[in-house]
Parts: sequence; structure tokens; C-alpha cells
Amino acid sequence: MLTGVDGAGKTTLARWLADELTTTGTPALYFKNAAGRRIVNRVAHRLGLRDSGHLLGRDGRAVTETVFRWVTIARAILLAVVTRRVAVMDRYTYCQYAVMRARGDRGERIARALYAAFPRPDITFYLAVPADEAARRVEARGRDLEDPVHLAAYDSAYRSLPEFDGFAVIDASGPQQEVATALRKHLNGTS
Ligand SMILES: Cc1cn([C@H]2C[C@H](O)[C@@H](COP(=O)(O)OP(=O)(O)O)O2)c(=O)[nH]c1=O
Repeated sequence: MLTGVDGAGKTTLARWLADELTTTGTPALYFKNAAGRRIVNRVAHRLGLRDSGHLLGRDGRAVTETVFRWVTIARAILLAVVTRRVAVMDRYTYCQYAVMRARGDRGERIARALYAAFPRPDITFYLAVPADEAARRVEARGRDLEDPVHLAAYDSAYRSLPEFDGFAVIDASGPQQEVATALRKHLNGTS
């Protein structure tokens, strides 16, 4: 599983990893376990509202995201089991806990209870990128904008999770090829 703040490179590297594993003899599938934030934000903007929190309220947004992510993770696990592939997950349960902590939302205990049946990933990579660099990448991607202050809070929230000590922290601020090599090396060393 790959995690990290927006712009850390999760999607790019998870897609690469699924291809790399498949071409080297370990059939893998890529899954994006989104929380539906972009879709709900788009609806909110259409309605002339600021964002999903404005549309649903704080608790409503947390519940919607938590349930949306439950469905995407359950689907990913089911598909991986049925197809007997390794699942390369782009985000997972931890992302929901971190985003809720970063925003100061209530209900992490409920989210944890809902996600309790999901297995712990064999390995969780935390792609560490300074907030300024992550914000620059998000801006260059051109879909939306992220405030570096928010990204720094999100990074701190990840680091405050009880599971964080078990994550493999990868410096993802360098060139993509270097990060990919670091991931590969880590997997070779632990498999
Ligand atoms: C992996 C990586 C991505 N990028 C670019 C590609 C994307 O346009 C942007 C964000 O990457 P992306 O993989 O979309 O990040 P995330 O899924 O974590 O939000 O950054 C870099 O500039 N350098 C890198 O090392």
C-alpha cells in the first residue's frame, strides 16, 4: 500500500509498481481507494458552494468519505482475492484517519470500527515529501490546488497515527526513478 499527502506521488508510483510487479512475474492490480472527495467537491462547486464540507457539513462529509472509502477498499480486496492478484493500493484506511485528524473531524473511532475487518497491508510505504514540494506538484498536475499549510497538517496527522511506526518511510522528494528504485529495493529486501 502506498500512502502520503496529496502530491506525494502515490498514484504515479502505485501504477508503476503494479506494472513492475506484473512484468517481473507477480501479477498485480492497481486500486485507487479514493474517498470521493473530488466528486463531492465538484457537486458542491456546481451548487455554488465552497467545498464538500460546506455541502454536507463537517460530520456529513466525514461519514460520506468514510463510507465511500469503505466501499472502494472492500471492492479492491474482493477483486484481488477473486483474481488472485497482489493488490497495489493507492491509499487505504489510514488515509481516512489522517484526513479526519488533519481537519479535526469527530468519528475516527467509528471509522476504525467500520474498517476493523480489513486486513493490514503486507507493506505500507509512506511517501515523504515536504509540503511545499507536494503543493507545487499538485499545482503542476493542474486539477486542483492544495494549501501547503494543510499538507503540512496532513503530514503531521499521518505521523501521529499509532500505525505510523510500522510504515516504511521513503524519501519521495527526489526524481521519480530514484523513488521507484527505493521502493523496489525495499520490496526485494523484505520479500
Ligand atoms: C512520483 C512523482 C510525481 N510527480 C508529479 C506527477 C503528478 O503530476 C504530481 C502528483 O503525483 P501523483 O502521483 O498524482 O500524487 P498523489 O497520488 O500522491 O496525489 O507530481 C513528480 O513531479 N515527481 C515524482 O517523483
